[in-house]
Amino acid sequence: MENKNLREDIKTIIEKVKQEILPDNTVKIWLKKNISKFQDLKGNLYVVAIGKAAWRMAKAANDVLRHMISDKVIHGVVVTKYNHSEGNIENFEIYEAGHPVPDENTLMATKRVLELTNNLKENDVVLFLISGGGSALFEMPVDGVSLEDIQKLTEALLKSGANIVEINNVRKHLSKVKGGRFAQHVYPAKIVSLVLSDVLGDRLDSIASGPAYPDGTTSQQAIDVLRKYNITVSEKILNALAQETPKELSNVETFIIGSVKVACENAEKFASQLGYNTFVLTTTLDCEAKEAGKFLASIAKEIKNSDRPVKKPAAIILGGETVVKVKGSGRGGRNQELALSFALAIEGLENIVLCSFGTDGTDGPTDAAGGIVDGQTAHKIRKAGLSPESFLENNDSYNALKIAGDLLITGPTGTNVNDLIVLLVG
Ligand SMILES: Nc1ncnc2c1ncn2[C@@H]1O[C@H](COP(=O)(O)OP(=O)(O)O)[C@@H](O)[C@H]1O
Ligand SMILES: O=C(O)[C@@H](CO)OP(=O)(O)O
Ligand SMILES: [Mg+2]
Repeated sequence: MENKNLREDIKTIIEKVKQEILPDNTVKIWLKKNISKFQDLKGNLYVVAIGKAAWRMAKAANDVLRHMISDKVIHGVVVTKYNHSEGNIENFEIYEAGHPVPDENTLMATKRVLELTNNLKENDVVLFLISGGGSALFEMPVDGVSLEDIQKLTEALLKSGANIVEINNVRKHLSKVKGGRFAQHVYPAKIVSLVLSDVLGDRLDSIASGPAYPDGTTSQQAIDVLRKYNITVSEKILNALAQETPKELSNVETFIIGSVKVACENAEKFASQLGYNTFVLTTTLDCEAKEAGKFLASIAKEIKNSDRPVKKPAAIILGGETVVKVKGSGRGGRNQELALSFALAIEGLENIVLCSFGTDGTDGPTDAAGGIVDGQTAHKIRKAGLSPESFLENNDSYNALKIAGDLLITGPTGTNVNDLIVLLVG
């Protein structure tokens, strides 16, 4: 099959998956099934939605709750990333704030959530809608630690090559709302969490840094993360890190309503409908982005030459979250970097196309969601008189793919279930 057809197919698959993984339906289905939790409520109902999918989760929840428990008063707050709100939601205050590094608006919105959920009674319930991005969007540093401290440390951790479990381990120990501390704040009220997972293995204490989940990590482990990645911090941060997070919580109930596995299963379904032999290679890809790109190129060649491990036309599907040790001064993200590295390793080969897609619609600090590349990608960059290798070296995958015309641009998608990679070999 020609590159052109493979490209069309990959775009179709990604577009269809994007629709399927919106949280709207899953939130509605869950609430309708579990409405008894809220119908018999003697106290008040508060809805708090944090993360990149917060707006859509809150909208879906409000649509159901307004009809099914119209006798109850609902107060709600949404805290989402800039440009991720899609308008007003009745009964809700909506805030936008900084991501992946928190800012003043993060603190302002979080303060508002803490005020609204202060002094709750045993009969009150907080419906907590959690999605990835929550760590940056929902934050109140512990006493003695400033916003600037958190910003600097977050920046260092994000560039270090540490994975999200490690990063959030540190964040949790410096926060008044992470690592189960938000659940302590609303106690004795109950907190029912619906979680859209963007962390590999669906670790509930890591997704958005687990504000309402017992923390499975320790202060010592947080300090070890800083050592492992050679990040030095002040004495006051070390002191704050030494305060343990709660390891048990009696007022929480938690339910996962979506994850990258669902994205992979949908990609498999849609690829299969288009006539591809499908193979989900992993839903927990977590190595360096560059390495993943190279490895996938070797798989593409194996299929092209020997029809192994799947016969052509083949669709190989992966889900996960790679990491990037950012050493250069360029712009990019882990999906774009994986795609560029793959493109270099299959340069000149026909009938191979790969798409690496950050399902939230923004890959790294760029306006691209990822890249769609083939054997011509590196060639197009060379034709412009530039070196694709140098772009990769400088972590400048965004500009490399831009020159090749191979960026995937979707805008914020309203969901966030980590990264999806689809490789087609025709
Ligand atoms: N120039 C770059 N090239 C590749 N990756 C980068 C670059 N700059 C930042 N990153 C990566 O982008 C990540 C943050 O991107 P983002 O898409 O917001 O992550 P997430 O969707 O998980 O929140 C950081 O972990 C960092 O490793
Ligand atoms: O908020 C967070 O801690 C992470 C994981 O849930 O999300 P993101 O990588 O999108 O910032
Ligand atoms: Mg992430």
